[in-house]
Amino acid sequence: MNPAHPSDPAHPSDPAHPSASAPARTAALPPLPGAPGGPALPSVEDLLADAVAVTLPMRVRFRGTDARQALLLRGPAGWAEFSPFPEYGPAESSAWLAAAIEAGWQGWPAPVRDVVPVNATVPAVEADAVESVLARYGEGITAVKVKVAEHRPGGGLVPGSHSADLARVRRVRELLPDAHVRIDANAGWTPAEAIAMLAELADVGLEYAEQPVPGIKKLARVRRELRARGVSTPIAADEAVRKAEDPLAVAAAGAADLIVVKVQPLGGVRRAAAIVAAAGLPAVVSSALDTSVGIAGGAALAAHLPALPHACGLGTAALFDDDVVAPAWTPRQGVLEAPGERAPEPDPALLGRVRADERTHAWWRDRVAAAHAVLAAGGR
Ligand SMILES: O=C(O)CCC(=O)C1=CC=C[C@@H](O)[C@@H]1C(=O)O
Ligand SMILES: [Mg+2]
Repeated sequence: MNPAHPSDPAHPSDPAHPSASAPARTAALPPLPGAPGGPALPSVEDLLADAVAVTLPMRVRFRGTDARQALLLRGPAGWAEFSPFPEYGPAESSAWLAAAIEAGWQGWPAPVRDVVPVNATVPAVEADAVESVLARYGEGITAVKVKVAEHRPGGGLVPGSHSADLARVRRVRELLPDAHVRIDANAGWTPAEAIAMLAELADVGLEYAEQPVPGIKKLARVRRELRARGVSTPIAADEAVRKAEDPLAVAAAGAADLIVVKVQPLGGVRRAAAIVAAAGLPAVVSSALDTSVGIAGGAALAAHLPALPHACGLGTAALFDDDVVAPAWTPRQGVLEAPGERAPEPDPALLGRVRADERTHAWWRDRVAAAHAVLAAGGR
C-alpha cells in the first residue's frame, strides 16, 4: 500500500477516468523501461542511490496545496524528477517513474527549437489578486491559463465559485486585452455548468477550455452542445489523456479539439511525443507542477515536437518560493529555454535549503519501490 503523506491533502477535483481496458492503440507507443524493446529498468537501489526529497513552498496556493513534494534522482544521463501527487498509487505513479528513468538513465531526444513560448498560470485567486500573480511572470506574457471550478477539500465547488471564476477571467482579459486566455476546470463542472459558463464567457474569446467536465462522453457532449448554440470555444482534454488507461481514446472519439500532454504522467518525453503524433491533434505541453528539473523535461518535449501551435503551461516554477536549480527554469519575455538532452543540475545550497525530513525520504523510497514493482511486472 502507498498511503498519502499526511501533510498533503488529496486533491478532490482530479478524478481518474480510466477506460474499460488497455486497448491496442497504446501498443504503438515506445516501450516502458523493462518492457521488451524498451530501455533497461534500473534496480530500486540504483534509482535511489543519490535521491533527494524536497519540499518547495508555494507563493500562491495551487491544486489545494501550499508546498510541492518531489523526489530528485540522479542517473548516468543526469538528474531526474519523480513527483507523482501524494494521493497517486503505484500504478499511476509508474508512468512518472518511467519518465524519471528516461531523464536520468537515457536522456531526452534532440530538440528542434531553442525556446518554448509559455503561458502564465493564474490559480483560483480572487479577481483583485490577479494582477500580482501575473506580475510574477514579468514582461512579454502572450497567453494566460486561468484556473476555474475550484473544489473544497471534502468535494463540491467552493461556494460562489461561478461568479468568482467569471470575475477572475474578466480581470485577466482587462489587464491583458491582446493575450490568449484559456481556462482549466480540472473536470470540475457538470455539462450544464460548463455549457452555461462557456456561453457566458463567449465574448472573452477564449483560446480554449481545458477539461471542463470529466470523461470523454461528457467532453464530447459539451463540445457538441456549445457548437449548437454558436459558441466555438475549442475544447482541450487533459485528465482524459493523462489519467486514462488509453491516452489516445479521447482523440479517437473526436471528443476534443486539442490535447494537453505532460511528461511525467505520460511516461516520458518519447512516449508523450508519440501520443501527440498518434492523436493527430494540436498539443499543448503543460507542467505537473514540477520543480525546475521536471519543468526542463516539459521544455524538452515542447522543444522536440514537430509543431507547437500554442504556448505551453510550463511557467509554473514562477509559483514557487524556492526551487532546486539556480536560476530557476522560469520564463523570460514569455519564453522558456529548451534544456537540450539532459536536465539542469540542482544547486547544492538550494537542495540543502529545501531538503525534506527523513520521514518524507522514507515515504518516497516506498513509493519508488511500489512504482518500480509495477514497471517490473510490465506496466500498469
Ligand atoms: O498548464 C498550466 O498553465 C499549469 C499547470 C497546471 O495547470 C497543472 C499542473 C499540475 C496539475 C494539474 O492539476 C494542472 C492541470 O490540470 O493542468
Ligand atoms: Mg489541466
